[in-house]
Amino acid sequence: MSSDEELDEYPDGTVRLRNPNIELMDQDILYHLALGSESHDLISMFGDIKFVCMGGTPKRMEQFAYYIMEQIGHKLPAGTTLLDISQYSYRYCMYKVGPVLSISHGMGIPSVGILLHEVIKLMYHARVRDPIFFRIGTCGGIGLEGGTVVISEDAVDGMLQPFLELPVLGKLIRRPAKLDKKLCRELRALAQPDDPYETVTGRTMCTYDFYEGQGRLDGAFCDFNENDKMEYLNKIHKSGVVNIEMESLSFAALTHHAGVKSAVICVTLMDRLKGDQVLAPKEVLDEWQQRPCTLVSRYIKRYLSMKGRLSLDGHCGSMCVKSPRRFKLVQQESENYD
Ligand SMILES: O=P(O)(O)O[C@@H]1C[C@H](O)[C@@H](CO)O1
Ligand SMILES: O=c1cc[nH]c(=O)[nH]1
Repeated sequence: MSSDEELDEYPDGTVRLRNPNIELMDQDILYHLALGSESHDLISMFGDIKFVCMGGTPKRMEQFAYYIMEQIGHKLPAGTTLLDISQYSYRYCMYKVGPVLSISHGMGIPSVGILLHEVIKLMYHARVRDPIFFRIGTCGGIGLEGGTVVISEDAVDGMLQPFLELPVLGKLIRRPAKLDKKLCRELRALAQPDDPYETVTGRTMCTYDFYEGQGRLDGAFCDFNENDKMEYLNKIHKSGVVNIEMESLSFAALTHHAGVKSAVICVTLMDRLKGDQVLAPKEVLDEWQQRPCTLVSRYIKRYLSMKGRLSLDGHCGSMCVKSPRRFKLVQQESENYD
């Protein structure tokens, strides 16, 4: 068995860490989440998590938290609102809605990578079983019009390499950027014929830059021309790339390395074969960004209803009823940060 195929979780489904140092430490401070294994009761706070949803901006992920709350019928105790659990990290936002975590990851591989280290450790400390991670993002389409939903089959870097390369102790390590194929198919099957937009699957290119790295002519610097750009975009399109964004490589590589199932669902903001600038009006962009959220919500609702945790009227039963324990936790969470 290669190290890549080793058992990545304990038999009960809890996340296994590929780092023997963590369990020898007195405490583990998840610095960028403003949480710690000793300062917080991570099992009570997060032990019931099943879905971890991430996206670039704090606003999108706050809106997703309220949206999924309504979709699964999660009720907050009277007089309380959703709390940004990581607000005092001043880095990422994090909301918990029953079995769903909604977290912003910022822009680019370094930002999402740091977050994934800490969220994967959070899953471990909280003894979460078989979590599923989603990235809900935006991207540029290749041969796809704006507003198209793309579910990534796999991720490649700007050189079309299917792995994340990271210098560690002066050596380049490579981690395969693999996404869960079955999850990708299941998500595709949840697209509905009457959705007023297309939902497709394909290869996603992940770059280290929005401008030169994605072959844009409109950055502060540009050392190539329109022909060079089109030649490159046509070449990557031929190799199966249907969209370009900036986090999928790390998201796929780190979740795969942790043995966590994951999927990347992005909406295209424009067809890069037709232009570089984001020209759609703000209201249109807002509506487009809702589309990957709708697909992920359908998946979560289907999962919860199959597990008998969502009644037909959409209400989430066992995890979300007014529980005195949960109420205490909401209070505790607020108190921790007062
Ligand atoms: O999830 P988001 O919308 O942040 O994803 C893409 C990739 C970069 O982070 C950003 C560039 O505009 O959008
Ligand atoms: O073109 C785009 C649009 C959104 N995000 C990207 O990384 N690229």
